[in-house]
Amino acid sequence: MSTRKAHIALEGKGLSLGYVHQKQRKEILSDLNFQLISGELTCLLGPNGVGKSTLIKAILGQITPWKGTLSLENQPISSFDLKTLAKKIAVVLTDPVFPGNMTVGQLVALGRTPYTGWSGKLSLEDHEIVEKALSDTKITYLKEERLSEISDGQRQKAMIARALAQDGDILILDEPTAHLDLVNRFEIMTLLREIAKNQDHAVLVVTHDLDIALETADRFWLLNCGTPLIADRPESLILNGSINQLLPGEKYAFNLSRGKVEAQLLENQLKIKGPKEQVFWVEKALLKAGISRLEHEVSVLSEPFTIQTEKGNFSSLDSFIQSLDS
Ligand SMILES: Nc1ncnc2c1ncn2[C@@H]1O[C@H](COP(=O)(O)OP(=O)(O)OP(=O)(O)O)[C@@H](O)[C@H]1O
Repeated sequence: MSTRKAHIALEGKGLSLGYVHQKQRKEILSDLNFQLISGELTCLLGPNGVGKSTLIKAILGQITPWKGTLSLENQPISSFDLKTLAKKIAVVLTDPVFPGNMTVGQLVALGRTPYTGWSGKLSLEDHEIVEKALSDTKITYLKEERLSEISDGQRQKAMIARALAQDGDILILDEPTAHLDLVNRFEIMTLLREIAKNQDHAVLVVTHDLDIALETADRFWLLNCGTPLIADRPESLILNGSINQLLPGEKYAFNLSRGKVEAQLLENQLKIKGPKEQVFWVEKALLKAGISRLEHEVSVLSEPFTIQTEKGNFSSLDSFIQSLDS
């Protein structure tokens, strides 16, 4: 267990955020309260357009809150100049644009810009920090590779290494797992978790990847239209049902026992007997095929897989579902 004491790295109180467009004020988020804690991986989740990027812009000083306070180390964020802010908060945005012929090593070295200035001349200490960032993200072997010649997952790790080289206490990432395959999505989120734990950073990740966020995050921030931001452990949000705020309407709900979002079977008229797991997957296939009602009870056997029905036995879901159509 860590002996380091967690502290509030960033705090928002009564924040109201919005844009002015053609002299019209458009409020996006109001009365927002949150605390970003060091040593934790926090995931910010919410539907498209709710204002996640707007909140990130405010944290980065790109837009000024209309109301409320945003503070870093207990001081208003507006009291920090941009260079100091860049040493404290490192950001990885969704679609970064860097020249393809830049090497991974050069990209990571860019993280030292707030310290070196635009001359980019690295001191011995800067070189050591770059090497450590490459090694912490497990991409030292890619140092001389060009960005255009590595995979999306490797490029994302290089972007995280660049942010680490910035050596701030806070790391903010906007959808770092977008475009990645399942294994890379897990790897990136696990890496971010390790960074939060091992380096005592406060890591905030904007994501739509609920499954992986559930596996890795210490805390969720749920944003929804017209309701206050809810911050808690993911497990608490599941247990008290708040997680369903992400799924308005009755069509989908979080299945407590399976730990994932599923289409709701509002009224189960599928009469299926058999082992729980087998029944679950047969039900799922039937619902996907638009079948929510069976005339007669059926039984599922697991070894060998068989569906026993009035019309006979079926050894595959395909043949069973076809028999229902005929
Ligand atoms: N520069 C801008 N000027 C005016 N309105 C804006 C501006 N940027 C964003 N908005 C509006 O603010 C709202 C929130 O947008 P934002 O990008 O913060 O949402 P989001 O939660 O990050 O969405 P997504 O999950 O799709 O990335 C949207 O209605 C959007 O149209």
